[in-house]
Amino acid sequence: MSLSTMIPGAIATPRTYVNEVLALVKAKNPAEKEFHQAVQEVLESLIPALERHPEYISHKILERVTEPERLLMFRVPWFDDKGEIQVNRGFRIEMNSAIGPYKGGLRFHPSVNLGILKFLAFEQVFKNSLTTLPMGGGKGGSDFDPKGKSDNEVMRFCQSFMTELQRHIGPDTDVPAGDIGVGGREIGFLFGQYKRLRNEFTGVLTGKGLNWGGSLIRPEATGYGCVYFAEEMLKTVKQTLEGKVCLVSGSGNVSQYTIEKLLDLGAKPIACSDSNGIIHDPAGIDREKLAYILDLKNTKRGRISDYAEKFKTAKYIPVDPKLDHNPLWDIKADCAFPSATQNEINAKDAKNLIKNGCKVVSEGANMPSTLEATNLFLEAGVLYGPAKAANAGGVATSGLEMAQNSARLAWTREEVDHRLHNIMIAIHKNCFETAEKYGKPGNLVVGANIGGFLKIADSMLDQGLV
Ligand SMILES: NC(=O)C1=CN([C@@H]2O[C@H](COP(=O)(O)OP(=O)(O)OC[C@H]3O[C@@H](n4cnc5c(N)ncnc54)[C@H](OP(=O)(O)O)[C@@H]3O)[C@@H](O)[C@H]2O)C=CC1
Ligand SMILES: O=C(O)CCC(=O)C(=O)O
Repeated sequence: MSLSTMIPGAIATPRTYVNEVLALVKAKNPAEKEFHQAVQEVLESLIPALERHPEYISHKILERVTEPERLLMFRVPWFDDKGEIQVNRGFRIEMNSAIGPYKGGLRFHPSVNLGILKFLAFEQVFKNSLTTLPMGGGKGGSDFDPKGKSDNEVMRFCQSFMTELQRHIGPDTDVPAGDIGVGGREIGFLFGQYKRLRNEFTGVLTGKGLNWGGSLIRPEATGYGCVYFAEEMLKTVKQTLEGKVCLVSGSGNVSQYTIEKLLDLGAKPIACSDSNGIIHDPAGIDREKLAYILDLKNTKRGRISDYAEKFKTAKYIPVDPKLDHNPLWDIKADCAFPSATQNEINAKDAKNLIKNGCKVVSEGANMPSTLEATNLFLEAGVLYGPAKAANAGGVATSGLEMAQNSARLAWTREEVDHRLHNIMIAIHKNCFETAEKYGKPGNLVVGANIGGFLKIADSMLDQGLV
């Protein structure tokens, strides 16, 4: 007997079903507002798919995809440089393994909590599905703040974090990587401790160093991919990035390689930021200035305000917490690449971007636009690349790192970049065609959510009640 013949009872309409599941998610996960937001955006855009597939309703697929398969929360004690004990909280959300081992980054930032990681893990499930590669979705991290800590403190924290996490992960089970506050240094310390405790050298993490199993292009991949996605969106209106003036928020991993690829394609990035402020450089951030940012952020671990001291063409705008908008998004530009954090573009920011003639928004960060901002972009006909599609190049290249590790070989830079580029083209095509097929032409939010969801839902149906 197939599972579908085992399900009794009447089936709710798609709209009623979505409302019921949303209410359930809010009731079961109170105070997790970012998780509610991510779930609402996805579920509401799935209605056209539910209309064609009532079996997803009768099999309670939405109740199941919004509930993590496993949720780990643990104590992370460590000694600081003064010999004092510090205690942080560690998390890993193993959200969905329908199409492969859990895969997704680790975030170390004081704002980290369960709701933020659940939104990230939920988004990751559909993003990973879009990559065309066999990866489930997960996310993890800690409220530990690497900023201002010595290398030794970061190492002791990472070793303590991995001492617990290693019980739950493995190259065929759950493969973490970096995210905010977790770069090459942290992945190194985490990998070293995993290897020590497990006595095995496997591809249990991605974003590894090139000498010990890392893939060329992984550091560049999220930023490059986000620009490739913007290029694909522009192709649909027969335009290119050549000469386009661009805003990039953040100045970390994703921002740095977004700026690099924009320069490769002849665009003109004129602004970036960190959590303290913005630099606006109307003369353009060229390769020399980008090299300065990389050294400032990755080696000196300094603040972006130093850029305006060094380059007199730039103005520094400190963050003003009293403002109801971000002045970065009020700078006149053709394209915006939000690459810092969630909800960094609110409705007022979206209105400012639209008013100033911005025609492209390609999201490097996860969920950088509020629901209101997203709807404003869609209504205004902005070429809007939602995060789970536009920034999927990072995790896709992690998938390529896993493939190289399994095969015990290493591809060239050109090979990996070529595969990344083709994956981004395929993701855009999938989103674009799915949006058309489900009656929402040009709406890549609908395209990405339905495109990512169908593979997950069908795999869950194939695997019985999981
Ligand atoms: N790394 C990856 O491969 C991927 C990352 N992403 C997403 O991209 C975004 C950036 O990640 P990544 O570049 O790796 O992280 P990094 O830690 O390398 O850089 C983060 C940047 O964003 C700024 N930032 C972080 N939090 C805030 C905040 N609350 N307000 C203002 N600015 C903030 C940081 O400023 P400061 O230094 O002052 O904190 C820094 O400039 C995140 O949303 C992440 O989830 C998505 C896909 C893959
Ligand atoms: O490379 C990975 O596994 C994780 C990337 C990530 O965290 C993300 O896509 O948000």
